Amino acid sequence: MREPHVHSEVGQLHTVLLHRPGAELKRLTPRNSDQLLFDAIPWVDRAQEEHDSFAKVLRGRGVEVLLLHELLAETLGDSRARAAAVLAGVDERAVGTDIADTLRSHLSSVDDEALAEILIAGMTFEELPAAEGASLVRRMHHAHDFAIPPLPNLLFTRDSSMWVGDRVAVAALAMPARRRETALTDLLYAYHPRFSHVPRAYGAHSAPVEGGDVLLLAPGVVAVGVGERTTPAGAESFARSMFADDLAHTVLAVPIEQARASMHLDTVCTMVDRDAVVMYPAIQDSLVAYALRSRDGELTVSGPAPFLDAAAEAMGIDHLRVIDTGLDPVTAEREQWEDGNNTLALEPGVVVAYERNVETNARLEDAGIEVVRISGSELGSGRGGPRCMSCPITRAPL
Ligand SMILES: NC(=O)NCCC[C@H](N)C(=O)O
Repeated sequence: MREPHVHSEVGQLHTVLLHRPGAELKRLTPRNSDQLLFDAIPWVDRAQEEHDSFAKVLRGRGVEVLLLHELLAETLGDSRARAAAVLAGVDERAVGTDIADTLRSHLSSVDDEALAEILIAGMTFEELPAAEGASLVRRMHHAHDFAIPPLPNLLFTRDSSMWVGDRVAVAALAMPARRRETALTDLLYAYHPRFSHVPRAYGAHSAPVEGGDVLLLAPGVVAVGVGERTTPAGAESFARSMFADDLAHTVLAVPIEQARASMHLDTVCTMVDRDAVVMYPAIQDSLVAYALRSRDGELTVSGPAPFLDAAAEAMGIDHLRVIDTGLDPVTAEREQWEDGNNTLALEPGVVVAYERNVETNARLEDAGIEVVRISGSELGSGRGGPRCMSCPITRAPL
């Protein structure tokens, strides 16, 4: 077992955390999918097949794949984790005191695997255990309303935690539909025997920073997208914590459009080689960055400057290459929406990408990048690609 450490986006991938989607996706309906941050209703069996193929591709390249559901069930074997999980799973303000009591005693009585399943897939009012006495809450809620909401976005393990150096940061997630992911991820890193000794970076209860916004451009250089999810306060306090722990010398805060299509920085830009990114062409000339550094313990902010220049300067290279996808604006927009720019590097110059983004993938190959294609027609319905669906835990140093 290799010790966790991640210093870059592209060092050879050794260990990664994925979540195989399950019953939580079966909760999605046309009525709740907007709120649960999905753009379509996935065909769950096919999504699982696609995810299994993704995991197989990674294992085939020698990557150790950890599955969140399994780790969570193992974590719940610790009685402290179990008690915290039961508390975090029940929102008394949402269900009232009586149902909260019923739920807590039910959750405490089921085995570790069943508890993990409920925490991930949620529970509807009709699935609640029977209880004595009158309950307005039970009578007025629809049978299919959620007493414990499901977590379909757990699939996107990139966002709920991120590793920088040998530390893990549990993200403070911005959207209500994802906030409970923080509690589960937090438990996993606090109590799973594999991780309980690991030092933390940043804080799960700080201003919002999501892993999809955090790109480790080079050892010591971190880019943080600021937009729909990560706030300016999140980026600033994340930078302070990076400097305090000596994990970075420069943090680049990168404003991105507050829009669904560009919810995270990694939806428009990911690294494909030591000195190269694939980027949505429409933003290539307009993306800027503020450079944050620490001088004598004081935070300094410079810029904004063009992102590519600021990044190259901080990385100590002449030029950060952008793979020229040369796409017409309509194709570029279509493939960006389908996560064409959201690649996962297996090593420098080798990336996993959705097969459907035919044009972007062809341009990457023209530029000498090896593209390992996976299908994601169902997985992509939550708007996330290979990078969003993976949280690297160990990468080889560059
Ligand atoms: N890093 C990413 O871009 N993750 C994709 C997250 C998709 C999820 N449905 C969300 O809206 O948060």
